[in-house]
Amino acid sequence: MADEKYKTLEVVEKNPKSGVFHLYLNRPRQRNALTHDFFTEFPKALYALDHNRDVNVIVLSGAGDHFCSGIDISQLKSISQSYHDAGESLRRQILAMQDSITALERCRKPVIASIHGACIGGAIDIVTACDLRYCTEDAFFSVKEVDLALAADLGTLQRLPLIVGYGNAMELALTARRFSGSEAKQLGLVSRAFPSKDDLDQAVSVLAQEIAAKSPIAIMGTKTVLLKSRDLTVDQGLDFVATMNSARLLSSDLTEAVAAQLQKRKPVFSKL
Ligand SMILES: CC/C=C\C=C\CC(=O)SCCNC(=O)CCNC(=O)[C@H](O)C(C)(C)COP(=O)(O)OP(=O)(O)OC[C@H]1O[C@@H](n2cnc3c(N)ncnc32)[C@H](O)[C@@H]1OP(=O)(O)O
Repeated sequence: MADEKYKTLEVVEKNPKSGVFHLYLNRPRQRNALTHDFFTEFPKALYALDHNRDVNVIVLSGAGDHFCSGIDISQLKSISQSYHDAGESLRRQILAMQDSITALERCRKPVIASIHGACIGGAIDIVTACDLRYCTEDAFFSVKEVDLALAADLGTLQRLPLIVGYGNAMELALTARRFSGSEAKQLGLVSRAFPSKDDLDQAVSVLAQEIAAKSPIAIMGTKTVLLKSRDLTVDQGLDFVATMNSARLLSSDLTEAVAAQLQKRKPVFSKL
C-alpha cells in the first residue's frame, strides 16, 4: 500500500502498526501545485487508504517547504483557453475536480491536514474538506481565486463558512488577503498553530496515534454522523445515528471497551 506509486502523491507509513499513514502532496519543486494528475490520483489514494485495514488515521501534508500553492497555473491557462466553445465539458471537469476533493469526506477514516508554508487557493478547498487542521504559526493562507478572476469552485465557499463563520469566510474570499497560521487559529480554521514545523509534526503525530488507538468503528461512525448531520435537520440526524448505532452497538469493540474500563487496562480494538 505504502509502495503504491503516484506522480503527485506519496504514501508513507512512518511507524508500522500505529495505524497512522501519511499522505504527502509531492511536487515540492512546483510547491505542490495541483495538476490533472493530482485530481485523478487523489481520490484513488484516499480510496486505497480507506479500504486498507491497517489504516486508522491519515495525515495529509506537503513535501518540501509548503503545503500547497493551489491549482497549477499552467492547468488554469489550458482551462481558460477552452472556455469559449466547451462550457458543458468544462462543467463536467469542474464537477470531477470537486468530486476529487470530496473524496476526503467519502473516506471513512479521519484525515488530519498538517499545514506549513503556503496554503493557497485550491489548497484551502482541500484543507476545509479535511476533518482536523493544524498548522505552523508562520504558515500563510489565501482564498486566492478572486485574484485570478475566479469564484472558488472546489468547496471553499461551501465549507469555509461552516468552519470560520459566514462573515469571516466572506471577508477572506472577497479580499483574497494573505493571513497567517496564528490568525487561522484565531479564526478557528485550524485547531492549533505551532511555533515550528518540528513542533507541528510532533504534535500531529501524537494526536494521530491517539485517535488511531481508539475503536475504528467509533471513529469512523463519528466522522460519518457529523458529516451527515451537517447536511440534515437535527431530527433527521438523530434518526440517522439511531439507525447506524442500532447495527454498530453490537460490535465486539463495545464489549472490549467496557471490559478494559472495568479492568483498568488499555483496550485492544478489532480492525475494520
Ligand atoms: C477550475 C478551477 C479550479 C480550481 C482553481 C483554483 C484556484 C487557485 O488555486 S488560485 C491559487 C493559485 N496559486 C497561486 O497564485 C500561488 C502561486 N505561487 C506562489 O505564490 C509562490 O510560488 C509560493 C507558493 C508563495 C511559494 O513561493 P516560493 O517558495 O518563493 O517559490 P517560487 O519561486 O514562487 O516557485 C517555485 C516554482 O514553483 C512554481 N509554482 C509555484 N506555484 C505554482 C502554481 N500554483 N502553479 C504552477 N507552478 C507554480 C513556480 O512557477 C516556480 O517554478 P520555476 O520553474 O522554478 O520558476
